[in-house]
Amino acid sequence: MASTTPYTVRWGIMATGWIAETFVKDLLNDPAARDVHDVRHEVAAVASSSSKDRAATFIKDLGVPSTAKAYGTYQELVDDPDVDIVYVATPHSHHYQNAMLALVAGKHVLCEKALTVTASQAKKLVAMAKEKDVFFMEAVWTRYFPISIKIRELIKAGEIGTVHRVIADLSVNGHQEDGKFAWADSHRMVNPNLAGGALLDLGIYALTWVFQTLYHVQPEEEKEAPTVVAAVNKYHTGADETTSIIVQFPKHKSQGIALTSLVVGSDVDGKGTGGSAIRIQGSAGEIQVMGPAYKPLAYKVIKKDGGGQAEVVDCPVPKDPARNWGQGMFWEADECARCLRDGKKESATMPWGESIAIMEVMDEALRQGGVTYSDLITSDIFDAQSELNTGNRPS
Ligand SMILES: NC(=O)C1=CN([C@@H]2O[C@H](COP(=O)(O)OP(=O)(O)OC[C@H]3O[C@@H](n4cnc5c(N)ncnc54)[C@H](OP(=O)(O)O)[C@@H]3O)[C@@H](O)[C@H]2O)C=CC1
Ligand SMILES: O=C1OC[C@@H](O)[C@H](O)[C@H]1O
Repeated sequence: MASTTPYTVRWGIMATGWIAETFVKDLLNDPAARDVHDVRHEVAAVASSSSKDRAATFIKDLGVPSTAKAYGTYQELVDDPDVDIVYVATPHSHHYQNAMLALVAGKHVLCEKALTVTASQAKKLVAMAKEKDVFFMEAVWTRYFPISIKIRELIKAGEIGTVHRVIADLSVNGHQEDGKFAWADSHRMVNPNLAGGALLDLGIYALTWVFQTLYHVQPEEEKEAPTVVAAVNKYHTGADETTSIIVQFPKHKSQGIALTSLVVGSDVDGKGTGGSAIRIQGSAGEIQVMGPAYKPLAYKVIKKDGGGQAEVVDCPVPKDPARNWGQGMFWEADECARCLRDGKKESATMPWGESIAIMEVMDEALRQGGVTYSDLITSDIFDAQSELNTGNRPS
């Protein structure tokens, strides 16, 4: 008889910024509120490279049970035997060194997107996960939304025929009413020292839609590496401001158009008036996805012979009523828990090879656009004592 006791995974949280906070709030939700009963989550420890006090404040402010340990270094977190899996929530500039720190210590790792700054770094992380025989996954939460699963199923079932073209945009207009730009030059969104720029932060979601609808759904033996043509406008910091990529899969006669920008928005007025930013176009119809590319909330299937009818299917993210909270990051956390429970090292929904393939597209697009980052953050030589691991802040 199957066990009725949920499998518990003990998380170690690396960094205390915005996404660490959002993710932990999702971990604290009751899984039953999203009808999940086979896994559950505990926060075992939180580490801040700023100070132990910062980690302790994070634990207290978020209402994490006080049994969670607070650390003032990332090294202490990865050395903690009570931590099963480390969630890397630092800027992308730091992901390679931070994720490697955890993998080398033998920890399972969930690492925020973009996985790394370069494809070469991503390959080295995968190699280390294999060597240490641990679980490793890029935290592309969108892929685990039930709506993403449903859309992949619709495509595989041939609901819109053969998919030939996907247009996906995730752009955020940084111009504010007060005339200031949303991000100071030191902010990770535009600061090259923190691997800033539209592509690695936002464009990766446009590419996620291109890949999960044109590449992921293909049988393994039919998957092909795409060709890439990109145009990049740079921000004055040197980071990419607007990047447009055509990803072509020649054998499949399909193309993905991935768009991203920091100066115009995909959702012009924030109310969806501009229509869908994701269009999956097939020989027999089209699927349009509504909501931001990272958090899809509704879709509609428009059939070529549908007579002008297309029902919008809403897919809201369930909240835990006791906490009035639910962002949707819990679904990727549940996937990690199930993989650990089942002894899997890789998630079938975000496979290592696909993370690397996407990093290769981004490498190539940035190369074509002439965007470069420093040796410190592009190096694929691991250094436990790198300032990226110890917390000294590059300006
Ligand atoms: N999945 C999603 O929806 C989202 C994912 N992200 C991803 O999460 C990552 C972090 O983004 P976000 O939380 O917004 O970033 P924040 O700037 O809010 O937080 C980053 C944290 O990383 C740590 N850190 C270590 N070194 C530095 C440094 N030199 N400069 C700044 N922070 C440093 C800090 O924590 P400490 O001092 O405690 O060590 C800091 O709080 C990015 O890779 C981003 O792409 C971001 C937003 C949404
Ligand atoms: O991953 C993300 O999704 C939401 C965006 O606002 C954020 O900049 C990005 O990092």
